[in-house]
Amino acid sequence: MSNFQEGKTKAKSRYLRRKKERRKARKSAAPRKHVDQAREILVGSDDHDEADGDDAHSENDDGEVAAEVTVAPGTDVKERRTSKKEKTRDESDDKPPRKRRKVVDVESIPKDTIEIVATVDDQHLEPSQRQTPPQRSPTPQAALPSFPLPAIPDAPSKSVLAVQGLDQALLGAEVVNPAASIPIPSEGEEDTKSGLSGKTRKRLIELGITELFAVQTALLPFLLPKNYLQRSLYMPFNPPQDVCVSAPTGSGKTLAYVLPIIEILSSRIVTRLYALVVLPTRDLVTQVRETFEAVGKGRGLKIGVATGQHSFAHEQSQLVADRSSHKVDILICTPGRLIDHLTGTPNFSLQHLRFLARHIFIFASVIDEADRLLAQSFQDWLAQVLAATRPSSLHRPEILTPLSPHTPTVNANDIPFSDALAPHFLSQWKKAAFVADIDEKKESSCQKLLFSATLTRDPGRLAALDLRNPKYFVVQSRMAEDKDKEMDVITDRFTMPATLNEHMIVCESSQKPLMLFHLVQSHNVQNALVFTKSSESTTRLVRLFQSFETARAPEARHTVVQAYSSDLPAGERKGILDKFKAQEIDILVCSDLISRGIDISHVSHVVSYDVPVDMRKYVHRVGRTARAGRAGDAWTLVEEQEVALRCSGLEERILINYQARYFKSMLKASDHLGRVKRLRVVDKDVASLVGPYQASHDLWALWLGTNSRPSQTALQNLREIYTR
Ligand SMILES: Nc1ncnc2c1ncn2[C@@H]1O[C@H](COP(=O)(O)OP(=O)(O)OP(=O)(O)O)[C@@H](O)[C@H]1O
Repeated sequence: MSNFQEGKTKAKSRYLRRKKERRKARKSAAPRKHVDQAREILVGSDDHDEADGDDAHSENDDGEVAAEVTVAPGTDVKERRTSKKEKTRDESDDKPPRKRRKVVDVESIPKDTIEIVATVDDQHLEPSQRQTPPQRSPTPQAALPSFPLPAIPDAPSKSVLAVQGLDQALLGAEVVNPAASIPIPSEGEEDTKSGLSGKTRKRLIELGITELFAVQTALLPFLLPKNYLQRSLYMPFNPPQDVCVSAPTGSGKTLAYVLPIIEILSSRIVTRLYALVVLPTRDLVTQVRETFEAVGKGRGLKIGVATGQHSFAHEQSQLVADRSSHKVDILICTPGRLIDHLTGTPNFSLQHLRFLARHIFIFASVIDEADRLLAQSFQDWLAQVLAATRPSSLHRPEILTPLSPHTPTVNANDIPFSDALAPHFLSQWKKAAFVADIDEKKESSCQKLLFSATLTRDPGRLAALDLRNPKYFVVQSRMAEDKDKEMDVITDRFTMPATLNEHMIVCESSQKPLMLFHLVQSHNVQNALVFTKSSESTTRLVRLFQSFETARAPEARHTVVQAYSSDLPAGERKGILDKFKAQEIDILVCSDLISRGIDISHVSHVVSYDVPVDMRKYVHRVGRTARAGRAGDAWTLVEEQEVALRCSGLEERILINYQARYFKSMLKASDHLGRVKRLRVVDKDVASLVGPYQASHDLWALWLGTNSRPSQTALQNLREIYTR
């Protein structure tokens, strides 16, 4: 230090003097005398530039911020100089002296006398993470404004998140109270609400339908407006709005589109293909055709089906008469067969379509096995169907553009009459009058009607439907006071029929058949559908059931159990369904093939023998009961598995219920867990069934050829089953 001070310039002396004065003045003013003393020892009074930074912190040569240390008075501090990067100063240099640093051996300072005010790393931390500096001045707290503590805002509620990015039309959906209904006035009476004609009302009453269900009360006035112009077959300048409906299973969605279609088409003069209903399975096609035929009886409408059950040539002859006319007004079909006709049947045209209805499977995930193969090669069937409802170009081509390379082309000149073309197709007719650019654009009058119990809210999928100004209807009960309760369809909740009771039984996997037998015996499960995960499981369970019945009561009437799966030919399946409807079969064991849309009124129980893979499957399965306001029970058997754990020679057997956890979390995610009650079955409940169950197991093993030493009873039972 002394070396450095020896050759002081005038400026330097002046500077040091002023500095001394400043320090003196401060010392006399500040109560922190001991702190400054310590600083002086630490930093050195001669070369410390206080003008720029005072006592906040000092900066080292690398630009880092050094820790400021306060030391209690009287502390013996060992002084040391840093040798690193120390530079000799040019004595004649006029510039203010560079800051130099003295480093204290902090280790040598007693711990309790040191306070760390700020560390280098602290500078990079978030304010909330920094160490709070000690109070240095006795400034009263109230004098300073207090900063609010940083806080993480509350996460947005599920319903707020759910509406992000949703289609506005879906947000503005009309919510329909499930309890709403309108009585149907008889033919002579005035009808102000439903919009149905006297003839249709008479027919409904003949069928025993005396009131409209909730979904119908909303849909009918919308699709059958009082203004008859809006009921026209062609509305090229004012095309109708598309409709999306989400309503619980068994709530009457089929009639909600069958009735308006019949009403509007009844005014047609020439038969053309005006309505197309696309369904995923043949069984459903048959079911919906029966509804159309029943309601449309006496109205002169021609109804056709295309499912691939008959030869292609036969179907072609049923659909198209000659080059300009169709033989059906309403076609009910599966998607694969529809594409076959679009691409392979001459003059099969969708230009006159007034209604395109799709029930349940907006995004058909279950498709009849026979149709699945076709469907795979026609993934974009909907796009093809929609394209066929519109002319392919605004300009008039010589030849009507084919839909695909396989479509037979039609020479526009061959079309004899302009009325064989829909208004928006007229420009394609060669003999058409002069078409000017100022002509108002004509649009297809096709109105899309989409119905589902599990309507998607996925914007991407909805966009693929190419909906025109869609109107949404959602049938669900809403508690007005529950502000956070958005529409079920938005929050991925599912509305279940109010008359449905749901239960689950958690049991070991080996006990599942026993639990099913217990349900059948003690809860009188009859008229039941039992769902398994595959066709093989279906067959196996039916065999086991039959052997159980034989072992339980060889002489008594057995519960009639039948398998229903896609392995069976279509004709046989229909026969089985008819028998089940006629109550000749008590329990139908089936795969998910039947879970969607099938309407069998007397089904009082649904058992999910294997847990459904997702919530939509669950909704459709349990929805086969409790239909049209009737009561129904749904049971789900949830497996827990026993596993052996070996530890230090000890073996412990524990039950793992991961399936129960999965099932519960699935229900919880849809806000549905509270509705499914757990049924506990104890040993005492099934004691009387264990014997026959064991015997049926022996029998089953015998059947499989794995029982090498069968008992006499098992052999006798097997003989009986075979003879039966
Ligand atoms: N207004 C009504 N009055 C009496 N019964 C009705 C009425 N509307 C429909 N039904 C009956 O209710 C049952 C269920 O109807 P439907 O099959 O249309 O239900 P859904 O809503 O389509 O069910 P899912 O979603 O399972 O296909 C049918 O048996 C049908 O005949």
